[in-house]
Amino acid sequence: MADPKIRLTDVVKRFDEKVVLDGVNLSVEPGESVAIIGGSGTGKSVTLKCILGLLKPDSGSVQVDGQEIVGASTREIEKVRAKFGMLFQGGALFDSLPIWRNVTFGLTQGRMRHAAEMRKIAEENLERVGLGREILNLRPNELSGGMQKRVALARAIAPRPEIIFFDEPTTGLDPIRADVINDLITSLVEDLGVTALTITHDMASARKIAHRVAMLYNGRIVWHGPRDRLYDSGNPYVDQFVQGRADGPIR
Ligand SMILES: Nc1ncnc2c1ncn2[C@@H]1O[C@H](COP(=O)(O)OP(=O)(O)OP(=O)(O)O)[C@@H](O)[C@H]1O
Repeated sequence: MADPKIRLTDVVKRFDEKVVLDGVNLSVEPGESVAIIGGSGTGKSVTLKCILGLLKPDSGSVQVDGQEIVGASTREIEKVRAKFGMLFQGGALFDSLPIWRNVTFGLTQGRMRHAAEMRKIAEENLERVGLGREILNLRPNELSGGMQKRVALARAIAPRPEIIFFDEPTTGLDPIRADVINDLITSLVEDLGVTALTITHDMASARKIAHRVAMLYNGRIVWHGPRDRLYDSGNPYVDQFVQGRADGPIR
Protein backbone atom coordinates (compact mmCIF):
# COMPACT_ATOMS: atom_id res chain seq x y z
CA MET A 1 0.00 0.00 0.00
CA ALA A 2 1.15 3.54 -0.73
CA ASP A 3 2.58 5.60 2.13
CA PRO A 4 0.24 8.10 3.75
CA LYS A 5 0.91 11.64 2.54
CA ILE A 6 1.60 12.71 6.12
CA ARG A 7 2.25 10.45 9.09
CA LEU A 8 2.96 11.63 12.63
CA THR A 9 3.97 8.93 15.09
CA ASP A 10 4.31 9.59 18.84
CA VAL A 11 5.33 13.21 18.26
CA VAL A 12 6.43 14.97 21.45
CA LYS A 13 7.25 18.67 21.58
CA ARG A 14 8.15 20.59 24.74
CA PHE A 15 9.01 24.21 25.30
CA ASP A 16 11.15 24.24 28.46
CA GLU A 17 9.06 22.32 30.99
CA LYS A 18 5.83 22.72 29.09
CA VAL A 19 4.74 19.65 27.11
CA VAL A 20 2.66 20.89 24.17
CA LEU A 21 2.52 17.70 22.07
CA ASP A 22 2.54 14.54 24.17
CA GLY A 23 2.55 11.72 21.65
CA VAL A 24 0.56 12.86 18.62
CA ASN A 25 -0.43 10.14 16.13
CA LEU A 26 -2.11 11.15 12.91
CA SER A 27 -2.09 9.97 9.30
CA VAL A 28 -3.44 11.79 6.28
CA GLU A 29 -3.93 9.80 3.08
CA PRO A 30 -3.25 11.19 -0.41
CA GLY A 31 -6.20 13.30 -1.57
CA GLU A 32 -7.74 13.28 1.89
CA SER A 33 -8.92 16.43 3.68
CA VAL A 34 -8.46 16.37 7.45
CA ALA A 35 -9.40 19.07 9.95
CA ILE A 36 -7.75 19.39 13.34
CA ILE A 37 -9.96 20.96 15.98
CA GLY A 38 -9.10 21.87 19.54
CA GLY A 39 -9.09 24.76 21.99
CA SER A 40 -6.76 27.74 21.90
CA GLY A 41 -3.22 26.86 22.81
CA THR A 42 -3.66 23.09 22.41
CA GLY A 43 -0.83 22.86 19.88
CA LYS A 44 -2.54 22.92 16.50
CA SER A 45 -0.07 25.41 15.04
CA VAL A 46 2.85 23.62 16.68
CA THR A 47 1.70 20.43 14.93
CA LEU A 48 1.71 22.14 11.53
CA LYS A 49 5.13 23.65 12.21
CA CYS A 50 6.51 20.20 13.07
CA ILE A 51 5.22 18.86 9.73
CA LEU A 52 6.79 21.80 7.87
CA GLY A 53 10.09 21.21 9.65
CA LEU A 54 9.92 24.70 11.21
CA LEU A 55 9.97 23.14 14.67
CA LYS A 56 11.85 19.97 15.60
CA PRO A 57 9.98 17.47 17.79
CA ASP A 58 11.83 16.25 20.89
CA SER A 59 10.92 12.71 19.87
CA GLY A 60 8.73 10.82 17.47
CA SER A 61 8.54 10.73 13.74
CA VAL A 62 7.08 12.98 11.04
CA GLN A 63 6.96 11.52 7.55
CA VAL A 64 5.84 13.11 4.30
CA ASP A 65 5.40 10.59 1.47
CA GLY A 66 7.33 8.16 3.63
CA GLN A 67 10.30 10.49 4.03
CA GLU A 68 11.39 11.28 7.58
CA ILE A 69 11.59 14.99 8.44
CA VAL A 70 12.82 14.73 12.02
CA GLY A 71 16.59 14.95 11.88
CA ALA A 72 16.67 15.50 8.09
CA SER A 73 19.11 18.03 6.62
CA THR A 74 17.98 21.59 5.83
CA ARG A 75 18.22 20.75 2.15
CA GLU A 76 16.00 17.69 2.47
CA ILE A 77 13.49 19.63 4.57
CA GLU A 78 13.37 22.42 1.97
CA LYS A 79 12.70 19.89 -0.74
CA VAL A 80 9.82 18.41 1.22
CA ARG A 81 8.54 21.90 2.07
CA ALA A 82 8.18 22.64 -1.63
CA LYS A 83 5.29 20.16 -1.68
CA PHE A 84 3.28 22.39 0.66
CA GLY A 85 1.06 25.37 0.05
CA MET A 86 -0.26 27.42 2.90
CA LEU A 87 -3.27 29.62 3.46
CA PHE A 88 -2.28 31.74 6.43
CA GLN A 89 -4.67 33.03 9.02
CA GLY A 90 -5.50 36.62 8.01
CA GLY A 91 -4.29 36.03 4.44
CA ALA A 92 -0.81 37.54 4.98
CA LEU A 93 -0.86 39.40 1.67
CA PHE A 94 1.65 42.14 0.92
CA ASP A 95 -0.13 45.49 0.80
CA SER A 96 2.77 47.06 -1.09
CA LEU A 97 2.35 44.66 -4.04
CA PRO A 98 -0.47 44.50 -6.60
CA ILE A 99 -2.76 41.46 -6.52
CA TRP A 100 -1.10 39.73 -9.47
CA ARG A 101 2.29 39.84 -7.77
CA ASN A 102 0.78 38.59 -4.52
CA VAL A 103 -0.76 35.61 -6.32
CA THR A 104 2.49 34.69 -8.08
CA PHE A 105 4.75 35.47 -5.12
CA GLY A 106 5.54 31.81 -4.42
CA LEU A 107 6.49 31.26 -8.06
CA THR A 108 8.87 34.19 -8.32
CA GLN A 109 10.00 34.23 -4.67
CA GLY A 110 9.56 37.98 -4.71
CA ARG A 111 11.75 38.52 -7.79
CA MET A 112 10.29 40.33 -10.75
CA ARG A 113 10.22 38.10 -13.81
CA HIS A 114 8.24 37.56 -16.99
CA ALA A 115 5.55 40.02 -15.94
CA ALA A 116 3.16 39.12 -18.78
CA GLU A 117 3.40 35.39 -18.02
CA MET A 118 2.99 35.97 -14.29
CA ARG A 119 -0.07 38.16 -14.82
CA LYS A 120 -1.60 35.39 -16.91
CA ILE A 121 -0.93 32.80 -14.19
CA ALA A 122 -2.42 35.19 -11.62
CA GLU A 123 -5.50 35.63 -13.77
CA GLU A 124 -6.00 31.86 -14.15
CA ASN A 125 -5.70 31.25 -10.43
CA LEU A 126 -7.96 34.17 -9.54
CA GLU A 127 -10.55 32.76 -11.90
CA ARG A 128 -10.45 29.45 -9.99
CA VAL A 129 -11.50 31.32 -6.84
CA GLY A 130 -14.17 33.32 -8.64
CA LEU A 131 -12.32 36.64 -9.03
CA GLY A 132 -11.92 38.61 -12.25
CA ARG A 133 -8.98 40.27 -13.98
CA GLU A 134 -10.18 43.74 -12.96
CA ILE A 135 -8.51 43.31 -9.57
CA LEU A 136 -5.06 42.33 -10.96
CA ASN A 137 -3.59 45.79 -10.40
CA LEU A 138 -5.34 46.62 -7.13
CA ARG A 139 -3.62 46.39 -3.75
CA PRO A 140 -4.89 43.96 -1.07
CA ASN A 141 -6.10 46.81 1.19
CA GLU A 142 -8.50 47.88 -1.56
CA LEU A 143 -10.39 44.57 -1.26
CA SER A 144 -12.90 43.28 1.30
CA GLY A 145 -11.81 40.64 3.84
CA GLY A 146 -13.60 37.90 1.92
CA MET A 147 -11.93 38.86 -1.34
CA GLN A 148 -8.53 39.00 0.36
CA LYS A 149 -9.09 35.43 1.57
CA ARG A 150 -9.82 34.38 -2.00
CA VAL A 151 -6.67 36.08 -3.25
CA ALA A 152 -4.72 34.28 -0.51
CA LEU A 153 -6.34 31.04 -1.68
CA ALA A 154 -5.32 31.78 -5.27
CA ARG A 155 -1.75 32.35 -4.06
CA ALA A 156 -1.76 29.08 -2.08
CA ILE A 157 -2.80 27.03 -5.14
CA ALA A 158 -0.71 28.87 -7.77
CA PRO A 159 2.38 26.63 -7.42
CA ARG A 160 0.06 23.55 -7.54
CA PRO A 161 1.21 22.16 -4.21
CA GLU A 162 0.58 18.52 -3.37
CA ILE A 163 -0.53 19.39 0.16
CA ILE A 164 -2.23 22.55 1.41
CA PHE A 165 -2.46 23.73 5.01
CA PHE A 166 -5.39 25.93 5.83
CA ASP A 167 -4.87 27.87 9.05
CA GLU A 168 -8.27 29.08 10.31
CA PRO A 169 -9.54 29.72 6.77
CA THR A 170 -12.90 31.19 7.85
CA THR A 171 -11.83 33.31 10.82
CA GLY A 172 -13.04 36.90 10.59
CA LEU A 173 -15.64 36.21 7.90
CA ASP A 174 -19.42 36.39 8.30
CA PRO A 175 -21.19 32.99 8.03
CA ILE A 176 -22.14 33.48 4.38
CA ARG A 177 -18.68 34.56 3.23
CA ALA A 178 -17.21 31.78 5.36
CA ASP A 179 -19.37 29.29 3.51
CA VAL A 180 -18.21 30.65 0.15
CA ILE A 181 -14.64 29.93 1.26
CA ASN A 182 -15.69 26.45 2.44
CA ASP A 183 -17.18 25.70 -0.97
CA LEU A 184 -14.07 26.98 -2.72
CA ILE A 185 -11.77 24.87 -0.55
CA THR A 186 -13.93 21.79 -1.17
CA SER A 187 -13.90 22.25 -4.94
CA LEU A 188 -10.17 23.06 -5.04
CA VAL A 189 -9.33 19.94 -3.06
CA GLU A 190 -11.48 17.85 -5.39
CA ASP A 191 -10.44 19.47 -8.68
CA LEU A 192 -6.73 19.68 -7.95
CA GLY A 193 -6.62 16.37 -6.05
CA VAL A 194 -4.54 17.90 -3.26
CA THR A 195 -4.20 16.62 0.27
CA ALA A 196 -5.53 19.16 2.77
CA LEU A 197 -4.90 19.73 6.46
CA THR A 198 -6.96 22.46 8.11
CA ILE A 199 -6.88 23.85 11.62
CA THR A 200 -10.10 25.48 12.66
CA HIS A 201 -12.42 26.48 15.49
CA ASP A 202 -15.33 26.61 13.07
CA MET A 203 -17.32 23.38 13.34
CA ALA A 204 -19.52 24.16 10.33
CA SER A 205 -16.36 24.62 8.27
CA ALA A 206 -14.73 21.43 9.60
CA ARG A 207 -17.84 19.44 8.73
CA LYS A 208 -17.99 20.86 5.25
CA ILE A 209 -14.39 20.83 4.07
CA ALA A 210 -12.94 17.77 5.82
CA HIS A 211 -13.46 14.09 5.13
CA ARG A 212 -12.18 13.36 8.59
CA VAL A 213 -11.84 15.39 11.80
CA ALA A 214 -9.25 14.94 14.54
CA MET A 215 -9.45 16.55 17.95
CA LEU A 216 -6.32 17.63 19.78
CA TYR A 217 -6.51 17.86 23.56
CA ASN A 218 -3.83 17.74 26.23
CA GLY A 219 -1.14 17.11 23.63
CA ARG A 220 -2.83 14.10 22.01
CA ILE A 221 -5.36 13.29 19.35
CA VAL A 222 -8.20 12.20 21.64
CA TRP A 223 -10.61 11.36 18.82
CA HIS A 224 -10.70 11.13 15.06
CA GLY A 225 -13.50 10.08 12.83
CA PRO A 226 -15.51 10.85 9.71
CA ARG A 227 -17.05 14.31 9.61
CA ASP A 228 -20.60 13.04 9.94
CA ARG A 229 -19.73 11.58 13.35
CA LEU A 230 -18.59 14.94 14.76
CA TYR A 231 -21.89 15.57 16.54
CA ASP A 232 -22.30 11.92 17.39
CA SER A 233 -18.79 10.90 18.36
CA GLY A 234 -19.52 9.34 21.73
CA ASN A 235 -16.40 11.13 22.98
CA PRO A 236 -17.00 13.47 25.94
CA TYR A 237 -14.21 15.89 24.87
CA VAL A 238 -15.54 16.22 21.35
CA ASP A 239 -19.13 16.56 22.60
CA GLN A 240 -18.21 19.38 24.94
CA PHE A 241 -16.12 21.14 22.31
CA VAL A 242 -18.57 20.98 19.41
CA GLN A 243 -21.45 22.04 21.65
CA GLY A 244 -19.37 24.81 23.21
CA ARG A 245 -20.31 23.83 26.76
CA ALA A 246 -18.42 25.26 29.74
CA ASP A 247 -19.01 22.13 31.81
CA GLY A 248 -17.36 18.83 30.95
CA PRO A 249 -13.97 17.14 30.97
CA ILE A 250 -12.22 20.08 29.20
CA ARG A 251 -11.08 22.68 31.71
N1 LIG B 1 8.14 28.96 19.82
C1 LIG B 1 7.48 28.74 20.97
N2 LIG B 1 8.12 28.90 22.15
C2 LIG B 1 7.48 28.65 23.33
N3 LIG B 1 6.20 28.25 23.42
C3 LIG B 1 5.52 28.09 22.29
C4 LIG B 1 6.12 28.33 20.99
N4 LIG B 1 5.20 28.08 20.04
C5 LIG B 1 4.07 27.71 20.70
N5 LIG B 1 4.26 27.70 22.02
C6 LIG B 1 3.25 27.32 23.05
O1 LIG B 1 2.66 26.11 22.65
C7 LIG B 1 1.29 26.09 22.99
C8 LIG B 1 0.47 25.72 21.77
O2 LIG B 1 0.52 26.78 20.80
P1 LIG B 1 -0.20 26.72 19.39
O3 LIG B 1 0.10 28.03 18.73
O4 LIG B 1 0.17 25.50 18.67
O5 LIG B 1 -1.72 26.67 19.81
P2 LIG B 1 -3.01 26.56 18.87
O6 LIG B 1 -3.70 25.30 19.24
O7 LIG B 1 -2.61 26.74 17.45
O8 LIG B 1 -3.84 27.80 19.42
P3 LIG B 1 -4.81 28.86 18.70
O9 LIG B 1 -6.06 28.11 18.37
O10 LIG B 1 -5.05 29.86 19.79
O11 LIG B 1 -4.08 29.41 17.52
C9 LIG B 1 0.96 27.47 23.57
O12 LIG B 1 0.93 27.37 24.96
C10 LIG B 1 2.12 28.32 23.11
O13 LIG B 1 2.36 29.33 24.04
